[in-house]
Amino acid sequence: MSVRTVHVGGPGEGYDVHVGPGVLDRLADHAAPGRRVLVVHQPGREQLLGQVLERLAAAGARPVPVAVPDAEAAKDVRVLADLWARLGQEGFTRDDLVVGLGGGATTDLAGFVAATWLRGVEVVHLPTSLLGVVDAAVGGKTGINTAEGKNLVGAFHPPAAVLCDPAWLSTMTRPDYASGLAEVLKCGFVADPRILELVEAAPQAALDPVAEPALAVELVTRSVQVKADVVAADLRESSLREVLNYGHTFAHAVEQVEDYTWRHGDAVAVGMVYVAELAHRRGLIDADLLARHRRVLSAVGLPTTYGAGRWPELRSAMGRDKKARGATLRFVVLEGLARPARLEGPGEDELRAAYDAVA
Ligand SMILES: NC(=O)c1ccc[n+]([C@@H]2O[C@H](COP(=O)([O-])OP(=O)(O)OC[C@H]3O[C@@H](n4cnc5c(N)ncnc54)[C@H](O)[C@@H]3O)[C@@H](O)[C@H]2O)c1
Ligand SMILES: O=C(O)C(=O)C[C@@H](O)[C@H](O)[C@H](O)COP(=O)(O)O
Ligand SMILES: [Zn+2]
Repeated sequence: MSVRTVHVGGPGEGYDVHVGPGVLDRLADHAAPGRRVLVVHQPGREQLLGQVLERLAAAGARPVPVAVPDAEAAKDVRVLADLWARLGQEGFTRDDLVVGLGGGATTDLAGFVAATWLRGVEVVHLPTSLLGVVDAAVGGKTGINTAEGKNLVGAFHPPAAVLCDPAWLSTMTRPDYASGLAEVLKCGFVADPRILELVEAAPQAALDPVAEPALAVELVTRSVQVKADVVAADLRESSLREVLNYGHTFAHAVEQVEDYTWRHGDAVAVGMVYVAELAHRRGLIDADLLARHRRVLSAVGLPTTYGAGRWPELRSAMGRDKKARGATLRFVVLEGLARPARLEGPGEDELRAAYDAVA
């Protein structure tokens, strides 16, 4: 298997996402002698952490490894404050580096600490989850949660590079891998229908990166390409970038209401069915495209329903979505396959009817 590289354009020269065996060797490009490197790592990734520290030390850099809590517990202001304290104690200056090693929660946190330390130091991401490599580590959105909602504090801070060896994904649990497939399928619905065809043709293969490495890399690079094309044109989400938020208005509300016990991709799966219902009820998409959402998501074991009885809490959380303007909710919907559009200010009855259809 060869290394596949997707270039992400943007401010300055942009950066590369390298996916393939042996890509960790490229970390040396960012490890000048004497450079301090804060390695923000997720618990459970110790074997890779050892290799990272070895590579950095061999290049003469000065690694400072810091473990953070697993999953969403990492995206907390107290964890962030501990990292800031450590950077201060270790004397990190503007030419030093942060490395994010783990799933999307860890790279979101690592990216944000890099964005805020001395108003911005370089960050390199080493995503170890499918969701991380296809989405979270790419594109420069970084941030943490607050008690009031998901990702409410953050910054746009693109990485200097993203490196992922597909072998790192081999230890993922099936449900975590499926959660990443939700973002892969999102890219299929909003921009690249070939992704949907590949998963529909072989859903079990799409869930198994060990048995089907070529399919895994094809799905990863197609998804990264979708994201790269969008963020190169609109890093700061002035308009186009919102398409990457397909399904997320409802998804983030579910995550918050469920106190982050739901996987992000699981929530996105239900969220995509929710907006497909909204779009269908408005006559924007036909029954076939609506059914295709449920079919392909279910085929890889993702949820397409969410328990009844939580509407008031969900509705209130959706009001804090970043796409909202004042009291007006704005949804990314489809008006056909790979034809994203906006649905602004739907009525309360429409919002509720779509909820009833997924409940
Ligand atoms: N910044 C962005 O553009 C962006 C995009 C999408 C999602 N996100 C964020 O990313 C997060 C979701 O990412 P995620 O699903 O990677 O979450 P995560 O980091 O919580 O990882 C999910 C689980 O997978 C485990 N894991 C990670 N790598 C593993 C490996 N190699 N082997 C075994 N287990 C492994 C983790 O320990 C964790 O328990 C959310 O916080 C979401 O908001 C950000
Ligand atoms: O990169 C983007 O833009 C996205 O919206 C990708 C999403 O998959 C991701 O979950 C993102 O973190 C959501 O951003 P938010 O601005 O709604 O918090
Ligand atoms: Zn997402």
